[in-house]
Amino acid sequence: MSNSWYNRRQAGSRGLKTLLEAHARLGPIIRLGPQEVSVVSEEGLRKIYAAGLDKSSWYQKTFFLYGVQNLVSTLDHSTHAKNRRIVAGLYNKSYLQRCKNLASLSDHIVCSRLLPRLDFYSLNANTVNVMRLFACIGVDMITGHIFGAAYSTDLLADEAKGGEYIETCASGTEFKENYFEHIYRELLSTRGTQEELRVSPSAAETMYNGLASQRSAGYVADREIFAESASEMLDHIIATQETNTIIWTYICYRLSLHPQLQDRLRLELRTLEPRITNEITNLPSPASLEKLPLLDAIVQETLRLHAANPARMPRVAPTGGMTLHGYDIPAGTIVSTNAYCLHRNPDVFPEPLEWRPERWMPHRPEEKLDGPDLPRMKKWLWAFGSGARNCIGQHFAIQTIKLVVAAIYTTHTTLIVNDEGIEQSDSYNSGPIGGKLILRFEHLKDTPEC
Ligand code: HEM
Repeated sequence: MSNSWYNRRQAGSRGLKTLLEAHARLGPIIRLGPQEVSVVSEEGLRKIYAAGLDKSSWYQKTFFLYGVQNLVSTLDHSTHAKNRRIVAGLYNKSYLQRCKNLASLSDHIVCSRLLPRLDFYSLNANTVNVMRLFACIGVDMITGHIFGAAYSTDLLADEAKGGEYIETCASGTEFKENYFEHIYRELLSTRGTQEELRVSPSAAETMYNGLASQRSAGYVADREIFAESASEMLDHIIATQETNTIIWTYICYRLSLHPQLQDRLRLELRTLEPRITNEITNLPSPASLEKLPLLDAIVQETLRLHAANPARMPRVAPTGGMTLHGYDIPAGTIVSTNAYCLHRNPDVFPEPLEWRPERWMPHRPEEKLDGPDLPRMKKWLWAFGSGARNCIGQHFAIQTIKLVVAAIYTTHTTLIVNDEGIEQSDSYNSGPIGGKLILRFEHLKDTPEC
């Protein structure tokens, strides 16, 4: 048996659909080739990801920046664990909710850049490719978080500059490496001289200092430490630019198809304190946004049906082999699951191809209905992976996604102008195949009945 049958389908952009059909026909475990199996089950999640099997070498080839590895591509467990510890605290949920730098950065980006920009579009009846708009917001937010507000990009402030950045990114990684190396070096050259950064060092400095302290005393190869920390930071920038953008885009797409849901969401958003208007300069706290059930349901359902990374996340069966669903799997076999199939299991998510945020909202006891099995749904929602190699940026992603969606839908409605090519690509980062979603924004008067 060879894997050419599967590779052919993958090359023809039918890899994920083929996996879904094969699992529906053959069950939770299927053989893709002589040394590769795909598993879609809780047993698979437990024995592959919770057990912390090594990543396959595919990651090393794919996520290689500044000529060195970073968290996502490091195969070796102990190096990964040591490096993850350096930055983990900067992406922890309670840290992000309390982080003053991120709060003032979000206030500035949303209140001073995004909302005025949307008003301008609304006044002039402009149409907007929101994918590009969201990519700019994502990069401005993550660079402000990792380099500090003083060194963040301002792609959203200047449409031409933002457009040029996004266009040039498509030419490959080298452009991004040069672009951010410049900012990072400038930050490091002023290290310790800025009061703001002395009190609360940026993620980029924390990474640099953490890696430097792992080296033996007297070690002077700054180039190596710089490349390792820059590789890590650039990976975070790319992750935010690509994945946050996909989720923001599909949230707006789905809400534009459901104007009544926009109205319901707006009612919920207008309970926030302070209420988001064009005049405010401080946004409601991330903790208060977290408590909004409809907003949360919309985000979860979009992460499910439009997972930004729906493809296989390959791992390697350990020395001595393993058993999966009663089969003996030899050491070295590639084993994987994928969000695409997990998120379309009709036993867990009835009518899985429907985008239905309500499925994430528990019924009220007085409705006397069987509520959804939320703990099981949460187990099967695999948008951020699981185990020791899960997404380090997931709380940053959720917090920033909610903030931007809240700002847009408290103050505006969105209408689809052109959604040609909105189907998701069959690839690791799975955005619209057309690379665009064109919307129109309409400003709403800030009256209680709106
Ligand atoms: C909606 C947004 C996002 C989605 C859907 C997403 C998804 C994922 C997934 C599925 C993985 C696991 C990969 C694997 O096991 O092979 C992952 C890992 C990772 N993500 Fe994200 N991500 C998102 C946002 C972010 C952001 C904002 C950052 C910025 C810090 C980030 C940084 C990372 C890193 C560094 C890893 C590797 C972690 C490790 O191996 O220790 N991601 N992400």
